[in-house]
Amino acid sequence: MRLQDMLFNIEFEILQQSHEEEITHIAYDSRKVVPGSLFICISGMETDGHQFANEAIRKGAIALVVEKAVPKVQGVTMIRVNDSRKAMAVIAAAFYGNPSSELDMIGVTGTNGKTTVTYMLKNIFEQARCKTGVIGTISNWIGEQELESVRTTPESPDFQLLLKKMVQEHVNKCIMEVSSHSLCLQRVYATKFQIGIFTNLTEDHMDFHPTPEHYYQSKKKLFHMTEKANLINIDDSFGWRLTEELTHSEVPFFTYGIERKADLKASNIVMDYRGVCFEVQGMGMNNFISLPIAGKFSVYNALAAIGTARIMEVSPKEIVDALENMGGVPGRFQRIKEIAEFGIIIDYAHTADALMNVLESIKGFSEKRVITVFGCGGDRDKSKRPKMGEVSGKYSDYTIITSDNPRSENPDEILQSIEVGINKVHGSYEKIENRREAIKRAISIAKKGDVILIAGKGHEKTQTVGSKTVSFDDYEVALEAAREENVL
Ligand SMILES: CC(=O)N[C@H]1[C@@H](OP(=O)(O)OP(=O)(O)OC[C@H]2O[C@@H](n3ccc(=O)[nH]c3=O)[C@H](O)[C@@H]2O)O[C@H](CO)[C@@H](O)[C@@H]1O[C@H](C)C(=O)N[C@@H](C)C(=O)N[C@H](CCC(=O)O)C(=O)O
Ligand SMILES: Nc1ncnc2c1ncn2[C@@H]1O[C@H](COP(=O)(O)OP(=O)(O)OP(=O)(O)O)[C@@H](O)[C@H]1O
Ligand SMILES: N[C@H](CCC[C@H](N)C(=O)O)C(=O)O
Ligand SMILES: [Mg+2]
Repeated sequence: MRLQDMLFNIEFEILQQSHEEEITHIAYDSRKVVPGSLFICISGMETDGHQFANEAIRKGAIALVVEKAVPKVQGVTMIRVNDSRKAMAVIAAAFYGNPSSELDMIGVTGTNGKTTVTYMLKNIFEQARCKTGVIGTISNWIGEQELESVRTTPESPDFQLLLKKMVQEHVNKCIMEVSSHSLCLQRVYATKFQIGIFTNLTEDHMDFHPTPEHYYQSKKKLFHMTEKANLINIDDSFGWRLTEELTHSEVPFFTYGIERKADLKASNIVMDYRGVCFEVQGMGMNNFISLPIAGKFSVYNALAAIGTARIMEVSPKEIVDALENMGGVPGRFQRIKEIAEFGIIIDYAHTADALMNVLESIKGFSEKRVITVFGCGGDRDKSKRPKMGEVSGKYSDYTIITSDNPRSENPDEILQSIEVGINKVHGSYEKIENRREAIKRAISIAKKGDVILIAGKGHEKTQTVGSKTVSFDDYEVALEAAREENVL
């Protein structure tokens, strides 16, 4: 395919043209260039992709997309565009045959709940005998085939290639998490969505977004990319605002909630540590559901999944059957069932709001103390550290502050900023930087009837300290510690 023919609706200027026109691969990273590649130069936040153009050419790139002319390169086509990332998304969609137009694309955005909603929808659509694809934080799925996920929402060439594979494998519904980074960095530009889901918006990623408003505006983009309908959590204040701003949109929206008037509403909620039961009404539903995933927030996630399935005309019976029989989502309110003496829950809460929701739910059923073990990731939003400390100090009886993925940061400094929050509310705590030791300590002090929450890493199988990534799985580490303490 000729490069010029892939640049639909993109203004461009041909700076130089070579006779070699058959692009066989798209690369945005010089380290991944193979002969026949188009290399797209991205001006990033860490480095400038234009610097790697020569390396890419040495490796066999035959064309460049640039935002500024790269001097002294010969024998390759060079095309200038205003925004390389946008052009890359358009090129990738064209190169892989616009796969999104052959799939029912469902995009889920929001601070918390995206992964859970996609897993619920996977179960529902499979119950309705649709071949399903999933793109998100834990793994990508093409039907039964599980593929490794590097990012919640992949960069556009990786994303479009994945969609093409789904089309080839006769997938019919693609359910994907659409992160705010991806909307901001044009990873899903040039993609057609049927349905957009808004779960909620609380504070996160303030290292990337200059303001909460910028975070909201990034998420909002998804709701202008949909063709069939949008589905919005009306109990969330940003969700409420979104409904007001979409009033005149050509694409209809539906609302869900527990507190406010909504198209799809849950009531009579009863919870324990095994799950949550509720009644659901609206959008053709009038059912009682017993969901084997605990927490009030799970009701919101279920409503998002139910509303989407109804828009896609799945029957209420299939929806109820799928939700009632689903296994949990890895690392999301996951109980270690092997331990009977006290409760241990592994959860991916890595924002103050998520931690508060999980702890509130645990408080609702725990008989005795709640002991929380958590830390915060390095090279990520620093402002959430004291806030998470405050929440843990307030809602737990005892906290063990530890490391999450410190990455390039000094672990002790991360722990100290969490401590500031706990001290603000006079919470009881200790600090144990080593996560394995922290989990062991929690298990050694737990008594009958207590609940230990191990938060922040959920399904993750590794821990990154400095530049080293080692195997680490909260679930396995907790089991090992329980064995040592003779409580297994
Ligand atoms: C903040 C963010 O998303 N940054 C992403 C972004 O980085 P960037 O724009 O700063 O790029 P850069 O590192 O400066 O590099 C510029 C260009 O030079 C290229 N390069 C660089 C080095 C080299 O030797 N050769 C080369 O060609 C790079 O491939 C890139 O094209 O583009 C890079 C290339 O795709 C990504 O690797 C990088 O993801 C970083 C590593 C990341 O951690 N992202 C996370 C925060 C993220 O995206 N998270 C979201 C949401 C998570 C959630 O809450 O669920 C996600 O969707 O996963
Ligand atoms: N609807 C919800 N409202 C508030 N908190 C939630 C909700 N659903 C899940 N959580 C909390 O957020 C954590 C992450 O959930 P999930 O992985 O489904 O969200 P996500 O949006 O995919 O997160 P990420 O942005 O990290 O991919 C859960 O472990 C739980 O603590
Ligand atoms: N998707 C989130 C996950 C955070 C999980 C936490 N364990 C961490 O490593 O910070 C992020 O990249 O910000
Ligand atoms: Mg996720």
